[in-house]
Amino acid sequence: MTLEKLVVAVDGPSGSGKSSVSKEAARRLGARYLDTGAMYRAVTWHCLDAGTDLHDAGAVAAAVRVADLFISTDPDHEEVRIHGTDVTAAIREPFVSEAVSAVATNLEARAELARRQREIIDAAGRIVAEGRDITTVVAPDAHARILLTASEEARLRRRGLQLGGTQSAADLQRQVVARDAKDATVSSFHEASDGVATVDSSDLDFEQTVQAVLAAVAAQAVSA
Ligand SMILES: Nc1ncnc2c1ncn2[C@@H]1O[C@H](COP(=O)(O)OP(=O)(O)O)[C@@H](O)[C@H]1O
Ligand SMILES: Nc1ccn([C@H]2C[C@H](O)[C@@H](COP(=O)(O)OP(=O)(O)O)O2)c(=O)n1
Repeated sequence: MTLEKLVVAVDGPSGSGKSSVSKEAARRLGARYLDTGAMYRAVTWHCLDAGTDLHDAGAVAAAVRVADLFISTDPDHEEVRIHGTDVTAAIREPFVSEAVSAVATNLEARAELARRQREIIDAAGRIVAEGRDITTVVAPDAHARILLTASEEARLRRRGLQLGGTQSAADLQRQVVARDAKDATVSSFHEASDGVATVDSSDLDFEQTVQAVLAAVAAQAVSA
């Protein structure tokens, strides 16, 4: 059964649990895992490192086109490299979270990253891919499509805990709510499109959320 092809697409706002829940769902489904947000983050890290002007849309698009980007799809091994530099940890830093919308709102950059994401998904066989436009643009024909949501309060609380209480309320607001508002100008991830199942994790703990996602996969994908 685990040999059958299975593509699961998960979208949702920042802090809804997309990455952690999708990764665990992938393990239990015997599937690969693709964190598309990490690709946007890696390109952003590189632009900052190389001194590329993030306000210059042409320069950002060019940087994405030539980006030598590697992302692991092993749910048990997180690794992201750009132009040979391991940025696995660096891309999670708040300075990247605060700058990443410049890449995410660049339509040429999006088209190029979506193209690469489709290649990775096609090559994987079984995969859970998560981001903001996976259910709608990157893999609208996925076997299962899920919008993972949570209240703003839950998302801010989770991100604060995840970052070890190092961020002020204003910092978190910028990194979660203000960023989502910018990202929502180019992707639709606050409401489920037709055929996409919604899982609201506001009142669910992590394990309950994983179970709800797996139930949604089983309901949509007969081959799961
Ligand atoms: N249902 C849940 N209940 C409580 N905490 C959760 C839940 N889902 C995820 N988390 C935690 O919230 C934090 C943010 O989750 P993450 O997967 O990084 O979200 P996203 O990828 O959507 O930004 C992580 O520390 C994660 O362990
Ligand atoms: N498919 C995707 C994935 C991420 N993005 C954007 C949205 C976010 O601002 C950044 C980083 O995404 P990421 O999923 O790592 O962000 P969070 O962990 O949810 O805060 O990239 C996107 O526009 N499309």
